[in-house]
Amino acid sequence: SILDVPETDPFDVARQAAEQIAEKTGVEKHDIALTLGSGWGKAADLIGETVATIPATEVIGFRKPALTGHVGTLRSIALPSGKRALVIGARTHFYEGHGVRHVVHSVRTAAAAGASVMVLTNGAGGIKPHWQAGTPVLISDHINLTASSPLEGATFIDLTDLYSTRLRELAKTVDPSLDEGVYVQFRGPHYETPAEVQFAKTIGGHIVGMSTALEAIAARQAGMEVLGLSLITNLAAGISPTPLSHAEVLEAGQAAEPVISALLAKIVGL
Ligand SMILES: Nc1nc2[nH]c(I)nc2c(=O)[nH]1
Repeated sequence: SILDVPETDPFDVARQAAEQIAEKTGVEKHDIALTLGSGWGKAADLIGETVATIPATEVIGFRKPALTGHVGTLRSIALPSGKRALVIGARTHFYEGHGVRHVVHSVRTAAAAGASVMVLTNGAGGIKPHWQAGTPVLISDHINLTASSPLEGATFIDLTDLYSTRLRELAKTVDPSLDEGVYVQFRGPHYETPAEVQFAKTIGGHIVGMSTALEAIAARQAGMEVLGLSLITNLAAGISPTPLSHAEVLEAGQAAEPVISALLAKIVGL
């Protein structure tokens, strides 16, 4: 795709994508953008009224996920506050091997569409043993083990308070019981070995996943405020003596969906 051409400026492609979104949705500016990872999909229906839904493949720079084949969508939602939300249902994972520009294109597009807040959600493995499957956790910081960056050239940007303290405090006014954790992004697509989970724990990680960190860096580069939330769908490898069955993981995730989607809707509505 056009993003694979080295001379292409990814920010130009993001601007073109934002123009196409404005044209196709009829919404000139979006104030907040959300990427809904596994378990968070229902939030889109709860945060407000969907004004338009467009197939992501109709917008420049978005890819059709080869393996799953399902075309992701981009949804424009009118929030009760009058603000506009752009829900990105077309996340590209780093492990798909299309390069980091594709991983962060949706974030850059959201910024070009006007969004000043980027909500990044995901399904992940938990290292804290008391986190049951189905627990939502605020991301307080990340450790990027992908050995990659979305930044190109001498773009030295500061990442302190990357996961906005203000937005985390706001989230806690909705649910004071929300815990926090440091998210570790592995390349994947394999899950971690028990030894790798212990390594992640030793270096200060609490959550293991395969997304989010690269997207958050790009969001900061675009000047957006970031809120990150993980749904702990399973205890990371080796943490639980009796590993959850896949069925239990799916069940826990499905049971949590309405709860965490309502939580996210309340936070977005603030
Ligand atoms: N890396 C990693 N990603 C995940 N995504 C989900 I859902 N569970 C996991 C996990 O245990 N490890």
